[in-house]
Amino acid sequence: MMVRATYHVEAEAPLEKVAKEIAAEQSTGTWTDVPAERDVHEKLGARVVSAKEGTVVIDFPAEIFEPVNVPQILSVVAGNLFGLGGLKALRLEDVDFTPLLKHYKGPRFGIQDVRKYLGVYDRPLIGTIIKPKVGLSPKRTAEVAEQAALGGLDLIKDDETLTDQAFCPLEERLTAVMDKLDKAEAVVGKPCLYAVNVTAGADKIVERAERAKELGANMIMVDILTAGFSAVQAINEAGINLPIHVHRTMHGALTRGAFGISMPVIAKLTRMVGGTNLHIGTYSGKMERNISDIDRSRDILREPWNDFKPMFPAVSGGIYPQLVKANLDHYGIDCILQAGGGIHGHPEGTIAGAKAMFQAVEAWKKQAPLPEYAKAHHELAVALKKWGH
Ligand SMILES: O=C(O)[C@@](O)(COP(=O)(O)O)[C@H](O)[C@H](O)COP(=O)(O)O
Ligand SMILES: [Mg+2]
Repeated sequence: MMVRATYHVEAEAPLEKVAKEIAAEQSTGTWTDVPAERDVHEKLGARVVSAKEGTVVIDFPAEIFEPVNVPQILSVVAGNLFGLGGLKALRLEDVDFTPLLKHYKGPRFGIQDVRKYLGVYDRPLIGTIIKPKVGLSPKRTAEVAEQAALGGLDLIKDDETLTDQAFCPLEERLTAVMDKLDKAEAVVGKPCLYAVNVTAGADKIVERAERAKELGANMIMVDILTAGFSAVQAINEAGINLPIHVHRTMHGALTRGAFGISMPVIAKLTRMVGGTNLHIGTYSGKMERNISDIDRSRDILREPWNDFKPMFPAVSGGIYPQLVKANLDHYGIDCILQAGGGIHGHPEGTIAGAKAMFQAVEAWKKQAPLPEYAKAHHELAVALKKWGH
């Protein structure tokens, strides 16, 4: 069985020649022939399937991989090749992991599990990010979270840079937030998820996730590219049994340039190691976008694949009520609309900001033009006045 990798390649030399160099470098070869290589090439040598019009397809024998070792898998399909001379561009566009999938369990919690926990079935989830992203005390963080939950939101997450800093210790923050969410649930009649960011070094991350579980967390968050895919895998293998919100901070260094790894590949690996939600970009928002990569990543997270549970795409980055339609027209309801500034920046505060997002979703469901719908919905009208339409 072969693991097939597809690359976009631009080089000075003929593509066929460059493809052979990449296949050699990433399997059993190097820049010159080594006699002993002939003995292992037959079994482990990568083969160039095709090299034309900037696309290089290479088959790697499944035996070259340690199946459950994502760091090793990446070292093969996305390792030294990026450093080879004479290249103008090299991007790993796709990998067919089929021969390795039997070694992965995928998400422990998928779209339906999260919907069941929240009791929300007929609309997108609406979430927020604690803002300002860092600097608040545990007490202030919990107050912001309480407002968000009283606004009816489904998910509150720490920001990607907030972990266990001295100004906001994780355990104190988590306990304070969960206490406020319990109180808010009594008022609004539905639970709210809090994705506490347990991102830490390899020596600590599983222990930190276990501690979060002990303290009553109902979701955890991991910055998968800075912590590593295997961190999410280890948390799931440890049986902590919590849904995992996956942030992709640092992705731009990989996904945006001439040299890198596409977001669809990152989405596949995230579903394999067991994320529940993953940031994959917006069709309209503050971040740069590659529409075809968002389309592919969206489908990779949600469509049937190896009996893995489907994941929620997190639609985040400069989201506010006016951008709801532009995103839901492409995502439909199986996504999480996440707004930080777009909720906490509402002139009348977090609860009003949350309500304005709900009103924008209702308008989308009713296909009502936003300015029209705002005439009967105050919070939305205020948002339109502040951020324009
Ligand atoms: O820090 C931020 O910018 C956010 O919290 C959004 O805040 P706002 O809602 O205030 O913009 C998220 O980290 C980005 O969405 C990440 O980008 P992506 O989702 O593209 O990975
Ligand atoms: Mg953020």
